[in-house]
Amino acid sequence: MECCIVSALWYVIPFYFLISLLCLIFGDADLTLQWACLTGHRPEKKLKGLVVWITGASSGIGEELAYQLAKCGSHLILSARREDELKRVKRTCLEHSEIQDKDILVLPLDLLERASHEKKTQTAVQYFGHIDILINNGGRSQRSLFLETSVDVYQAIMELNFLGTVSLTKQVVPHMTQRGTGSIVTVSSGAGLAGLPLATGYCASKHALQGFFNSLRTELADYPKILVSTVCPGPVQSQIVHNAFTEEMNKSVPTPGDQEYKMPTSRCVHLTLVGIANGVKEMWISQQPFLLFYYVWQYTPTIAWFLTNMLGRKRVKNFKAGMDADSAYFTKPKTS
Ligand SMILES: NC(=O)c1ccc[n+]([C@@H]2O[C@H](COP(=O)([O-])OP(=O)(O)OC[C@H]3O[C@@H](n4cnc5c(N)ncnc54)[C@H](O)[C@@H]3O)[C@@H](O)[C@H]2O)c1
Repeated sequence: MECCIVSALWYVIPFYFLISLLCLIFGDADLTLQWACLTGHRPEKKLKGLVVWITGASSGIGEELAYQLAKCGSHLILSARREDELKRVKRTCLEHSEIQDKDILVLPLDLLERASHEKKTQTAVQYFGHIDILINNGGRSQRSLFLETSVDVYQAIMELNFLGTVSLTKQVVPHMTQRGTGSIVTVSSGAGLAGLPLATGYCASKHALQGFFNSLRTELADYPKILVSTVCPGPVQSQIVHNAFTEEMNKSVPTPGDQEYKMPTSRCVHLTLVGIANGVKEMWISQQPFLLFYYVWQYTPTIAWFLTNMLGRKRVKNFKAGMDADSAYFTKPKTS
């Protein structure tokens, strides 16, 4: 009997490693998330009827989260600064799903206005009675060299991406601990796992979020039904480059470049919702070679530093030449 088990393991273990390796090389998510996709709960079953608050819901990933969650039958609180854009997103949600007007609350919110977050949270809780999931998605990236970037820009990035997120989370978590259930999901980034030239401040803000939420998760260990999850996407189609900070406040990116080579927003959001539905605590979502790159950063940092220097030099060189830094990583640089 023992002999049979040992010989079976001889076949099972290499098979398991082979499958993992193939998923790792050809997949667009980390192995835990891919496993959840194959065998886990469907978002439309798990998220139906839940109250989900999305920040940064007026464009990109946040807007797509609203559409897919509406199709799942979730009840939504849509927040960003521009009310007209949020109303547009609400209308589209209603046109393409079965939820009703009363199931979506448009709640304009500026992450930088921290003094308003308590009142906004009260409004959301009064409207729906509770909040099941907070998706901290609002944020801005950066395209500028450290040597040319004003410290004001670093302050603004941390105020928005880090402190704005912490401030809203601080208002929402007490409602969840009181009920003993809920999810705090934060859209971090691959830049929260790895270094990224031209984005020193953005990287710092996302690393800060990773550290913050990894620590908060442990502080909330006495609440096993509260999920604290971070989402780390690689490049995804959105307005992120158009809206990025540059070396000076109020100066926009001169050559945002073509976004089409990036992961479709719908795929990133689908994987995120699978992760939420299955309680995945950290999700890596990216096309190759970026996904492999995150594994290298996690497990063999010395090799990662070497690779980052190699690719980063090219990125910085292209940026200095006035070309789009993103699309110039592996392909011929595009200037339009
Ligand atoms: N697109 C990518 O390649 C990518 C990759 C990794 C992580 N992310 C993260 O995804 C999140 C969403 O970005 P996106 O790619 O959809 O970009 P986007 O620019 O299309 O959307 C950003 C959203 O944040 C909102 N926002 C900005 N400043 C705000 C403020 N002061 N108060 C409230 N809302 C504010 C915007 O209005 C918008 O709705 C960000 O946190 C970003 O860092 C994006």
